Amino acid sequence: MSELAIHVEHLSKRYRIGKAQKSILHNPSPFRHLAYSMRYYLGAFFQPEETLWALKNVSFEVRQGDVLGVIGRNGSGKSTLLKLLSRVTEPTTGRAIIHGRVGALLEVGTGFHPELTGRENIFLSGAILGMKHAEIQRKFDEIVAFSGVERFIDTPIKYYSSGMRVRLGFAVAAHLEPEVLLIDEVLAVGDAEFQQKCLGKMSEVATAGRTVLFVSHNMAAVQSLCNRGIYLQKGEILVDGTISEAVAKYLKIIDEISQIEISERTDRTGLGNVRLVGVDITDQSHLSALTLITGEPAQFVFHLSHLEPGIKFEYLDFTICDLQGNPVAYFNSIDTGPEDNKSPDMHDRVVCWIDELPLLPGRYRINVGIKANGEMQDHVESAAVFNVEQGRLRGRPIDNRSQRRGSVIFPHRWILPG
Ligand SMILES: Nc1ncnc2c1ncn2[C@@H]1O[C@H](COP(=O)(O)OP(=O)(O)OP(=O)(O)O)[C@@H](O)[C@H]1O
Repeated sequence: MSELAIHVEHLSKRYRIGKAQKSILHNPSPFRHLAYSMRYYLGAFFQPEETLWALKNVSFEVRQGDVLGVIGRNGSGKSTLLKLLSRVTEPTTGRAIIHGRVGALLEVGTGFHPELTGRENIFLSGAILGMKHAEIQRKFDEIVAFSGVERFIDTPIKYYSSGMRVRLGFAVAAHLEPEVLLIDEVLAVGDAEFQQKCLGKMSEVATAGRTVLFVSHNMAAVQSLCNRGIYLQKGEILVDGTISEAVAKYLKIIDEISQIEISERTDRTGLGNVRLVGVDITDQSHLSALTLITGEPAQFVFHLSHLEPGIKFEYLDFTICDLQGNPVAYFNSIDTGPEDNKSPDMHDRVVCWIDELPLLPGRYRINVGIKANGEMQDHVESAAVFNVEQGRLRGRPIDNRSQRRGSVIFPHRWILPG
C-alpha cells in the first residue's frame, strides 16, 4: 500500500461573522453616527459574538497518488478545507499533516504579490516551495507557455485580469513539481481549451504518482479525473469513498433541493428586489408536466415577485445543464428576435417558448438569473429539474442514445449514396 500523503485529524474552523449592522448603518437619523460609535465601543460587551463553523471535526486520509475530488454545495466548506491544508489559514481545532511539497491554486490571486510582475511571482512562488533559482529557471519557459501570458510576464500582477491570474496561478502550482497539488475550482474561469489543458495537466501530475485534491462543481470533470471523493455538507463529511459514491450523493441532494418551493429557497444570490418565485415547465398541453418530449413544443414559465414601479427589468437568463452539471444550452431574454413579444400585462412572468425541443432523452436541470436596475437580483442554481422522453424531431426518430454522444440533436438533412 502506498504512503500517506495527507492526514487530517478532527479539523475544524470557526469564523467570526459580523452581526448585521444594517439597522444602524441604514438609519437616516442624525443620531446615526452616535449610535454607530456606541455600538462600536460597547458592542464587545453587549453583543453576543456570532460564529460559524465552516468546517466541523473533519478527519480523512489521502494516500500518495490518490486524486481526491472534494465536492459539496456552495458554502459547504470546500475552500476552507483547502485553505487549511495549504496553511493560508489556521485551524480552530484539529490538525492536518501533509507529507511533501504543496502547490496550491486557491481563490483567484491568492499566493501572488500584486505589485510584483508575473516573472517575479513565479520565482517567489518557487522560492516559497523551497526550490533553487536554477530549478525554477528550468521550469520557467514551460510555466509561461502553459499560462499563455507571455506578453504580460513583465507586467505587475495587479494589472492582470482574473482569467490571466488563474492561468498563471495554475501553471505555477502544477509545474513547480509539488508532491501534493491543491486546486480550487479552476474550471469556473477560463475558456474550454484552457480547462481541458488544466485537466490534462492534473491527470499528468497524478499519473506521476503525486497527490491531487481537486475542488469542483463540475461532476463530469471530477468523475473523469478523481479516484476518490469526499462530499461535504455544512462543514461535515457525509461521504468519504469512491468518486462515484460522492458524486451520486451530490446529484441526489441537488435533485432533492430542486423539489423545494423556489420561494422558500435560501441558497440564492443577488440583491433580491426581484425574485424568482416559481418555474413551470410544460409541454403543449400547458399543464405543468416536468416531462418534455424531444421534438415537441416546450414552455418555460418563470414567475417573478411583482415588479414594483421603479424597478427596470433587464433580462432573465437560464442555463439548461445535464445532471453532471455540464451546460447544454443557454437562453437570455436580452437576445430578442422578430418572433419575440412584449406584453404590458406581464408584471410577474417571463415565458420562453421552444417550438421543437432539440434535447435528447435524459434528465436536466436549470439555473436561473434575473437582472434589473443594473444589478443581478436573483440567481438560483437547480431551480427546477425536468425529464425529456423519446420523441421525433421533424419526423426523425430519436432513440435513447447515451449522453456521451452529447445532449442536443440539431435539425439536419443527409445526402446519402443512392
Ligand atoms: N473569512 C471568512 N469569514 C467568515 N465566514 C467565512 C469566511 N470564509 C468562509 N466563510 C464561511 O464559511 C462557510 C464555508 O465557506 P467555503 O468558502 O469554505 O465554502 P465552499 O464549499 O468553498 O463554497 P463555494 O462552493 O461557494 O466556493 C460559508 O458559510 C462561508 O460564508
